[in-house]
Order: sequence, then C-alpha cells, then structure tokens
Amino acid sequence: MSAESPSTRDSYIENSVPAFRHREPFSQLLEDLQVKGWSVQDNFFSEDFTTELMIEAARIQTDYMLQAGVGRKQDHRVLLDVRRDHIQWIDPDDAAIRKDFLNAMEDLRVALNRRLFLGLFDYESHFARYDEGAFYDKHIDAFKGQGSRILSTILYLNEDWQDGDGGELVIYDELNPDIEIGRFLPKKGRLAVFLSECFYHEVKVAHRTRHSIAGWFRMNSTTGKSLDPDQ
Ligand SMILES: O=C(O)CCC(=O)C(=O)O
Ligand SMILES: [Fe+2]
Repeated sequence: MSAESPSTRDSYIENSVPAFRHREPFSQLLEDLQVKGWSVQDNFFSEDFTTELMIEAARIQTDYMLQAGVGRKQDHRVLLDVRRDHIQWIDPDDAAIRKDFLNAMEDLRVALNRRLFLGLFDYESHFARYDEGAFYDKHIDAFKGQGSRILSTILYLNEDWQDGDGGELVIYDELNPDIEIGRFLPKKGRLAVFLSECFYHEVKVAHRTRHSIAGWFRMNSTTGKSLDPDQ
C-alpha cells in the first residue's frame, strides 16, 4: 500500500497536465522546512506543467497587471524605490492551468499540515513580472505575531536564465539578517519556500524580464469581530 494521500494521487492522474513528476513530490521540501525553515527545489513540478504556467504568465498583458505595492489593506502603498514588479492575483475561480496550480498547492498545503502541523488555512498567489531594471528590496513577508502569512512560496518560470541576467533571490540568516545564506537564479521550475516571519529576502535587479508566481500559505486570522481577507 502506498502512503501517499488520496488527493495527491487524484491530482497526479486527473489534471490535464500532471502537476508532479513522481508520487513522492514533497518529501525533500518537508524535510528541509523541518530542519532549517526554508527549501529551494528544482523541477518541483513536471516540465509540462511549468511550461503551461510560463505560457500563461507570458500571455498576461500589462493592462491587466497592477504595480505591486507594500502593506495590506488600508496600509497598502506603491513604493517604487522598494519594489518594481507588476502582479496579477490568481483567483480561486480561475480555470485551466491556474486552477491546476491552485489544486497542486492545495495538495502541498495538506501535506504540510499533516507532516509539520503548520495549521495552514488557505493560499493566496499572484503572477509577478519584473521588467528589466526591476527589483524588490530586502524585506520580510510577515511580522512576528502580526501577519497571517506563514509560509512564502515562489515558483520561477524563466527559460535559460544565466548568471549575468541578475534577478537572484537572496535569502538572509534567520538570526542575523546581515548574513546571506543563499542566492538563487530564478530558473524555470525552481520553487523557493520559507517561513514568512523568519527570513529576510530580496530580489536583485533583473537584467531581463523575470516571471514568477509568488504565494503565501496563511493561517485563518478571521475572528468573530473582524474578517481577514486575502491580498
Ligand atoms: O520573486 C522572488 O524571488 C521574491 C518575491 C518576494 O519576495 C515577494 O513577492 O514578496
Ligand atoms: Fe517577499
């Protein structure tokens, strides 16, 4: 008998493009998170699946994208000296490959809760495009005890990304955010995951257009008095 969850098996078989390359897609990622709180995996999804997502990313026209901002809800501001990417949120009602992506991340959410008891409640995500010259200064995705974002994910979609193309994700040490602990090119199929409250990170200036899907697994911060909407 296989130990995998039924939902993983279902999405492996039923998606038009299978999301995962094999039947134990999460084990290394879960182990890394348990040991060090972050993980970078190459070829996390099947090649065809990532290609479909890249085609989708390239189709989004600038008119339908937002200049990304900083802060949530009423604190939201566009600060061009801090970040320069354009984004488009993925909607739970979206169809086709976007839906398949959300389903695959739902499988990951269930696996994370089962293995690591993270209590992840939902997932919000957006396509992001960094044009030549765009960057995102060093920042943290959630402040301790304040945010509902628990785990950050970024899937990179860029074919043939070379050293000189810039746009690296830099991750800083949890205890001493002055120390760089990892630097990763945004290569097609690479997935970066880290605890949102623990790791400062930054996107270096991109020297060509850089596509990705950034997302956050969240806990449920809705209380009887106030609703905690996504985005
Ligand atoms: O694209 C990346 O490598 C990181 C993006 C990021 O840090 C964010 O959107 O919060
Ligand atoms: Fe971030």
